[in-house]
Amino acid sequence: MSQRPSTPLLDTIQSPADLKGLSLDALNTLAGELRAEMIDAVSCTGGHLGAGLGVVELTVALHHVFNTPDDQLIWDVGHQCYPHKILTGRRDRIRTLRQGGGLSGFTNRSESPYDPFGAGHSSTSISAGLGMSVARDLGGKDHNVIAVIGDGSMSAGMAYEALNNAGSMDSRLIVILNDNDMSIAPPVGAMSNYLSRLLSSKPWLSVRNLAKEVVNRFPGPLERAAKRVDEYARGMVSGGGTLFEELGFYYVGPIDGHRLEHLVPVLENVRAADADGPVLLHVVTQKGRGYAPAEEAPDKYHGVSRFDVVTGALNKPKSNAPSYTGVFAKALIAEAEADDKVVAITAAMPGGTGLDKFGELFPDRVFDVGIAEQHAVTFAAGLACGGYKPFCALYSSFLQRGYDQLVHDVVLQGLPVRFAIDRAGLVGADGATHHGTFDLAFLTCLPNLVVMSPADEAELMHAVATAVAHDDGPLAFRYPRGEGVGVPLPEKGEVLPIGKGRIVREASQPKVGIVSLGTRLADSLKAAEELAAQGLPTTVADARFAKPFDRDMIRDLAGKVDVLITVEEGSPGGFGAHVLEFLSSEGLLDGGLKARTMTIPDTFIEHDTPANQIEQCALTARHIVTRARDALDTTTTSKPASA
Ligand SMILES: Cc1ncc(C[n+]2csc(CCOP(=O)(O)OP(=O)(O)O)c2C)c(N)n1
Ligand SMILES: CC(=O)[C@@H](O)[C@H](O)COP(=O)(O)O
Ligand SMILES: [Mg+2]
Repeated sequence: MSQRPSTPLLDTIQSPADLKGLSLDALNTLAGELRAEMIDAVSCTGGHLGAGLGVVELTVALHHVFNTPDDQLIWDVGHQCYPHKILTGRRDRIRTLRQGGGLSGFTNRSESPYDPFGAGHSSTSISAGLGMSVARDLGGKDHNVIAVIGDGSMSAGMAYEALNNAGSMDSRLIVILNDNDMSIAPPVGAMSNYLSRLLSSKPWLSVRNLAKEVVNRFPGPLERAAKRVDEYARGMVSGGGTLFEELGFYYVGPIDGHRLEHLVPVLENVRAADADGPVLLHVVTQKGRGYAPAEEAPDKYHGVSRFDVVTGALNKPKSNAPSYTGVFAKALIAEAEADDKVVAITAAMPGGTGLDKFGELFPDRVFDVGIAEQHAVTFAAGLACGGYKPFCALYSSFLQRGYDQLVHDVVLQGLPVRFAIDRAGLVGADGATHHGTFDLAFLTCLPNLVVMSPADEAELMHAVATAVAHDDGPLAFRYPRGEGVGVPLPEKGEVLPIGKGRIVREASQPKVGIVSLGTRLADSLKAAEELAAQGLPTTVADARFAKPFDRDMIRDLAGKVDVLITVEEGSPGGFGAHVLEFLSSEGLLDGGLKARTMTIPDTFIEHDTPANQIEQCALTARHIVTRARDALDTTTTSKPASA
């Protein structure tokens, strides 16, 4: 156990109001203590480390200068909000971060009035902030709205849509661009290159010229009009300014985001300025600031397990089985070695999707498009049009953002894009914003899309091979976060027949049939053993495909059992719903068969360990046994002897 850091000044802070009267020296001391407290807390809980460390001074300055929560402060993504949580009355629970029943790892409206907008997915802050500032104007109020967005998050379409809208409006919105020249991985794209050029071409604002600069930026209404006329006369209005100025923002910066003597006066000026349009303050920070291991390896320390503060060593739980992500990457590499048409796309998650490994071997065949899931999907569609075999590797919850593109640009046109959907199902500590629980529902309703859900890591290899071979339309396969079950892996994946399931445990004269989709198979098999021990012979099928599913197999099983149960780690409206529809439309329920679907319940599941989440969703082997027994106990009509 590490010794808690000494934090005498932080101990006196109950709310941001306590920061108001503090001198710059005191604010600097406070920032040091806040940083130590955050490092210690995350070392106990795990979570997002580097981003929060980079905004310690900015957080202190914002709460010192602005009047939160009346002034609305929005953190994009929300993964950098731990220092904000500590200063806004949640310090006593900071060591419950991301634990069951504890604080969320992101901003959350239901958690605190200091979190005016919930997040988890990136690039929403400018849109939300603009909505809030327009609502303020419409309501005749005059508080400030501040959106803090990172350079990585600035690559997403939503951010540009919001800049485009905000720049043409007169609503006073303060956007702080927190530029640490990092996304999770090094940032990519022309915007990132532009920001680097901007930083190298513009002198940093010094303390002496800060106030002058800001006053120049925000002249009073008359001076403003005169300045505008003058600028037009001199042809300055188009060309010459930063991209943000061209888009209608007042641009201020760049300033050093770790120097409170810079941040405080410039924020005070921005707050006091008489500007009736959006302002963009460009703040330069360092991800992982103040903790050597995180400064040296900002990608590795973006999100961490529990760790030793002194050495920085991460306490990763040991596992004998490989991760699904790792198996996917290996399988795709093997396929790509044999087929030079295989290419891969990631939206700013090269490490998280395993495509970093693919890129080491095939640098010209991997594309990191930045945080831009919508673009990733349509870009893949274009590659498919050009005869390539694109694997679009996205986290399930981030694919939600590319849904129209998936429907309209890929599936409707029958293009052979392969969706490798990682983090499907429950993801644990990231919680409700990051679960991949809706994909089965939103994918299986689409005509002609093949949807696979491998039951273990060997099946995932087969899914990859099947996807490579499936060239006549779109295909998706989903797999969870974390480690596989430890089954032996084949040398190479097998191409599976589309739409065919498999019986993995066959009982003679079964009473119960379990049709498992995906990685609930291991628990389904355990449940079957238990049911058999209780005198209820049970057959277990692995559906393999959610769409098209194996109708013959299910029809056959339905004809043999008293109770048919589908099990999946997905929301209602997915695989089980389609099976039920099939059973009823084929009249297979008319003879007394009891059908039950086991899904994640129709509610958002909060952060916790994956095991607790599965328990909460009643999807363990024990729950499957109970479900089967309950259904049998209410069976009134027995199956005709001929069935
Ligand atoms: C829509 C979406 N795609 C991907 C992610 C995963 N993600 C979380 S933080 C992050 C990097 C954000 O970089 P930046 O905004 O610069 O913040 P920093 O971590 O550098 O402070 C990414 C890719 C996400 N949260 N939301
Ligand atoms: C904030 C964010 O969206 C990512 O950092 C995410 O938490 C990563 O999740 P994994 O740990 O599953 O890669
Ligand atoms: Mg960044």
